[in-house]
Amino acid sequence: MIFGRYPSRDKQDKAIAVSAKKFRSAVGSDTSNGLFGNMALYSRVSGSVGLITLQNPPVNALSAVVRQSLIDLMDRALSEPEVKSVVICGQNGKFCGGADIKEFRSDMTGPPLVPMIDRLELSSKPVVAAIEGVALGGGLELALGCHYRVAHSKTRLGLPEVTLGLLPGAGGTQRLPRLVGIPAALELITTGRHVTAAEALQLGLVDFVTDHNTIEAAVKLALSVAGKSLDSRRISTCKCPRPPYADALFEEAMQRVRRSARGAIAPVACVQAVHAAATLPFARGMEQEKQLMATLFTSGQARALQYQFFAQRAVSRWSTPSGARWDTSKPRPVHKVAVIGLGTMGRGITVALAQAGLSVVAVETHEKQLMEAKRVVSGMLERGAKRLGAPPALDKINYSCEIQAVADVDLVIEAVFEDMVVKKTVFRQLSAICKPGTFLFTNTSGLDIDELAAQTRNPELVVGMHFFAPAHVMKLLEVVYGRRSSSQAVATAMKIGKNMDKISVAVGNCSGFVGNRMLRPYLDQAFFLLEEGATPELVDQALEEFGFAMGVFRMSDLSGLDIGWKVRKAKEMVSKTHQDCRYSPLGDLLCERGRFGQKTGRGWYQYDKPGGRVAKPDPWLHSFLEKYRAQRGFVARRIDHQEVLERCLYALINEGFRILEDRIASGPEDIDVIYVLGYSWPRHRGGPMFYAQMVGLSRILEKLEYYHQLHLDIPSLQPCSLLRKLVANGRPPIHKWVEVIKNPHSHL
Ligand SMILES: CCCCCCCC(=O)CC(=O)SCCNC(=O)CCNC(=O)[C@H](O)C(C)(C)COP(=O)(O)OP(=O)(O)OC[C@H]1O[C@@H](n2cnc3c(N)ncnc32)[C@H](O)[C@@H]1OP(=O)(O)O
Ligand SMILES: NC(=O)C1=CN([C@@H]2O[C@H](COP(=O)(O)OP(=O)(O)OC[C@H]3O[C@@H](n4cnc5c(N)ncnc54)[C@H](O)[C@@H]3O)[C@@H](O)[C@H]2O)C=CC1
Repeated sequence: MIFGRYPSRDKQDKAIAVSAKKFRSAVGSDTSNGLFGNMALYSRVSGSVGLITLQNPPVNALSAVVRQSLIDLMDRALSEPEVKSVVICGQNGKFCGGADIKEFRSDMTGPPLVPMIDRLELSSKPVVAAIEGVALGGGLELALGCHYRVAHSKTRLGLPEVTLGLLPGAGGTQRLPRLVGIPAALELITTGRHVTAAEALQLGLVDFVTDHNTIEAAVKLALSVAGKSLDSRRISTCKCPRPPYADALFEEAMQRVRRSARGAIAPVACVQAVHAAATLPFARGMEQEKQLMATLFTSGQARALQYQFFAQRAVSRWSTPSGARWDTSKPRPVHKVAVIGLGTMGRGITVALAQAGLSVVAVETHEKQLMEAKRVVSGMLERGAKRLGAPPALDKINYSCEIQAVADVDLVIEAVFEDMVVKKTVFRQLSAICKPGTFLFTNTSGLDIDELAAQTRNPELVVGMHFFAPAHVMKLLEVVYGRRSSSQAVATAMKIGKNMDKISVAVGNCSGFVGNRMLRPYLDQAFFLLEEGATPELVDQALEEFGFAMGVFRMSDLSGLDIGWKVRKAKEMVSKTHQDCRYSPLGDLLCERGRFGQKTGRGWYQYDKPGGRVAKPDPWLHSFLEKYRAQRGFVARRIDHQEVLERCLYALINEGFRILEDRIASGPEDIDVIYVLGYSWPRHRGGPMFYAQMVGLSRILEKLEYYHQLHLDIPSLQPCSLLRKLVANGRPPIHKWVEVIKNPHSHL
């Protein structure tokens, strides 16, 4: 056992012995009606320790029944004269994942958390939290109400409520600063970051850390503190340590969250709540916490963030229109993987695979590229290992210029140029070289998976595995099943994604899949707006104020205009005459002038040098746009932010409805997870489809109809028939859309 420092405390508290009866009446509980089942277990250990075990799998969330059971069992422990101290732990090695988030969607019933924790703290018998696995949100707040905290060394602790659009509303904003100080509390509460047990010990958040049996350690502690004064152990009675530079600290924290929150309200409320802890007595601070929480709790942002939380978990329960499903498809074990092509993506994929513990054969065409890739991959692995404090997985990778080196791998991920001819050649080679049964996956960002599968002897083994750059960092993976992909191949891709700590979304095969397909109409609208009178600055500002990390033009400069140009040239969009359908050549014209974005120091903006990062408005671009408009008969008009948002976002959403209608995505959650994790859609807006629901489907339909009438040559503005059906069906809530998709005549 490692002994931690005890935080200093004021000895001013008035310990109040709470009888069992008082405890029960204080939280307003009444178990006599037998409404509540038992979701916590009571036992007596070592003669005088009452052990309460939370039992609510999978994470022992504090549901109404758990809260009630906890109150009942505390009552019991307080009423038994033999019991001198209490230990609270969680079943199955998990202390507690916090309040039950599912309950937030309905009217909250059962005893509230705040008085329950307050009274726990006031208990006359010492209460020790035995923390294993996780202590998050309300779970950590419960532990903060205990008098001692013992944690297993592998535990993660944190107050992640801000990520759900909330603040730690069960006293967390008031107790944590009192225990660990304002700077640490501000950081933990505004970011929701989890800390390890070691860091928790250093902060004073836990009293002891053990590598052994946590409950045994907690019981031992409980025995040793029985009968001792609890005066200094009740956090609510401590004074919040206030450093002399506190005002500057809060000012700086507020500026930081406003900058990074991109319009999210919860981080701001978190700073305000911690400020209350620093300036007000506990009871008044709690009042402030309650008020701030009340505003957040009913906000659209909280709904959006909680929807996104569940959506990210729901996508793992994938299904395909052909009936393949996550629960009936078994992945095949994979030990050795090959990556073909070690450019931008192949390098990141190699790193992600090696970090997941897989053996990798990394293949390039020429020695020079291979050595350069090896140097970069090794650097990435070393930096990652340094961050994690683990050895770099350098020995997991074998480099080769020979494609024959992949003969014995279980799975290949192809990441060569986005060129169908090159990719087809590679797939034919792989099909000939690899051992039978080898999965052949491609990282194409939008080419036809079926066309590639057709090059192989076993098309059922071919699946798209679309990573996002940088591949070792980005959480998202689109797993693209083709017409003939087997359910085992899809299940294996999903499993490999999980092993790499990605969130994988299974989607159907079409040009651009889900993410890039929806991006097309969004980008088109941005170009059209420039033609009609907007500037890149105006469009970007509207999108950034909406919450995107970067507007479309700043993003285009960052990723390089030449990438899209190459794709458009390959699709012959650049050379084609576009008669019925509007096409803006603005991006092509910039590329023809060598303006590829940041890499050339010029794009939609200007930069001080090639590779420069600070975008400045470019007078050349403005006069170029003026000449362009004059030559092509566009009359510049005033465009406001609202039009930018409606044109760009509603066109993207409309494509999302088409994707649902085509069954390329199996539900709106899939699209929303892809957009939040892969395209920096502001998380507090839930995702494009959730946002559509928030705006109102009728309004989206009405606006699309309006803009389509004005621009009949832009087919992407024509409202999708699914959107019309949903409106005709009485605008059902988002979780019921799938019923309308599956049964278009449904009246729900
Ligand atoms: C005015 C009203 C006043 C109200 C006062 C409220 C005061 C508060 O302070 C509010 C809170 O506590 S909010 C909750 C804070 N806790 C969290 O954010 C932790 C969320 N969970 C996790 O991070 C991971 O699940 C975790 C790290 C725990 C486990 O990760 P795993 O990767 O092992 O497992 P997952 O796949 O994430 O989860 C397994 C299943 O459990 C569900 N779940 C997780 N946490 C939950 C929670 N807190 N409540 C309800 N369900 C929860 C999760 O959804 C998943 O189930 P499925 O969705 O069916 O797959
Ligand atoms: N760059 C990005 O942001 C993203 C790219 N992708 C896709 O990933 C794939 C690769 O893209 P990047 O890495 O950006 O391209 P890149 O041009 O940076 O790298 C491609 C690499 O493949 C190598 N290569 C070409 N033919 C080969 C062969 N026959 N055998 C072995 N190596 C070969 C090239 O030498 C080059 O190093 C493309 O399909 C692209 O659409 C997908 C998601 C994002």
